[in-house]
Amino acid sequence: MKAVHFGAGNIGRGFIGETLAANDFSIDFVDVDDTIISALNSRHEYDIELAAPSQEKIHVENVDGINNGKEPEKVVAAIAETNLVTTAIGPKILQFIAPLIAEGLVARKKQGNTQKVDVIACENMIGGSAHLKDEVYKALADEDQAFVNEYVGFPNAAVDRIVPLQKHDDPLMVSVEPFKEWVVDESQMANPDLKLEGVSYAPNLEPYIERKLFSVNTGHATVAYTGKTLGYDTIGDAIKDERVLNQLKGVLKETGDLLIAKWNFKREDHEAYQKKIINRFENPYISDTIARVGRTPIRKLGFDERFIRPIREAKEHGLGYEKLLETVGKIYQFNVPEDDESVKLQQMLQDKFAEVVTSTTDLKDQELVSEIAGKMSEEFTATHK
Ligand SMILES: NC(=O)C1=CN([C@@H]2O[C@H](COP(=O)(O)OP(=O)(O)OC[C@H]3O[C@@H](n4cnc5c(N)ncnc54)[C@H](O)[C@@H]3O)[C@@H](O)[C@H]2O)C=CC1
Ligand SMILES: O=P(O)(O)OC[C@H]1O[C@](O)(CO)[C@@H](O)[C@@H]1O
Repeated sequence: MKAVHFGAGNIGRGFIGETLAANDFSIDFVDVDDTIISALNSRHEYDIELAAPSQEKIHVENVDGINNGKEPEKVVAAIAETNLVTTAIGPKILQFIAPLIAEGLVARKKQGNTQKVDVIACENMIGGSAHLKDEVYKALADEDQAFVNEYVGFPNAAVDRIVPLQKHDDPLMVSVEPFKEWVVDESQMANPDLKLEGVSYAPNLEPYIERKLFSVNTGHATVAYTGKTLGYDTIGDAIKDERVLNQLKGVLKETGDLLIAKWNFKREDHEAYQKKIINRFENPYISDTIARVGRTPIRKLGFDERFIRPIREAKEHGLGYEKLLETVGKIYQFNVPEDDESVKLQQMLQDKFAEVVTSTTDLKDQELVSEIAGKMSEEFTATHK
């Protein structure tokens, strides 16, 4: 069996690669990172290490790399013959790889390959594969859409495993937490006969993806944004602070009440699920930065994302969402110079402050306006600590 996987990063190598290899797939990893692609092509194997006392190693072999920026034709050829396509590349990148996936699917048509194939986006987002499908269809001519309709599935999926940023001499080595969960929406599969061991298949993914996103991801982000306002740099240090832990528990209580009301999860089971998540965040064998977990704050503030959606839905259900609101307030203070979205968000706020200064003072001197706006922003941040 063959798989083409887009994104040879942390979760790509650290979870999707492990699962595919354990199911005897050979894997073509597609990425733009030359160091990773070269290492994959020279060694064709890599190791995963469990972030646990055992430090158990998992060996992954039969892997190759393709740089889609330099060798797009190789990606097309690989998709033409593959049994499965997966991605773990980032929600915002899906639109950029979609045209290449479309070309690969058209190549299947040209070769007369009518073996059904699924394309699974393993991203932290609701409806990831459906979004990728929309982007792929934008790049398909009408006559090719008919082929893709018949032979290609885009089942949504939820993937759960914490894989922090990696710091090893070996560029392929990846340290991961022991916990892992990958759920695929079976009802959306083109080839339901191809089931992977280690993956669960659900008739309706919605309860699973919402439970995961609004517990693991809302919770983790809460630790990051609360910790950041208190001056911490790592998740491990932040969660030791009672104020952060209490904020996390408060947020999980609100999302938990919503999930229980919406999906009928048993309260006792859900509380056990939440406890496990808190333990995962506290794992002393993982060193995870607040910058990574809080990355791309504008995306995380999105309408269907981990804060705004549970807030909207809690309101609709007449449930509490105060702790979620408090955390959203903290997102707007997330100031990480190496994160483009954080910089943009801070700039947007600065512009708004300047607008208020101009309209209240009638000042025309822009230098003075931005000096006052700068002070306002400092005060704003200070009062939210
Ligand atoms: N790290 C984690 O714990 C988890 C991550 N995810 C999701 O998986 C996705 C990837 O996350 P990570 O693995 O953490 O990120 P990462 O940054 O480690 O990996 C992303 C990879 O995509 C590559 N890439 C970026 N743009 C590309 C392009 N245009 N073409 C080809 N390759 C490109 C990068 O070079 C990188 O190797 C995200 O959507 C994330 O939400 C989901 C569950 C767990
Ligand atoms: O990948 P995103 O959407 O930026 O979110 C980061 C979150 O995803 C994870 O990497 C895995 O769910 C968490 O560790 C972290 O909370």
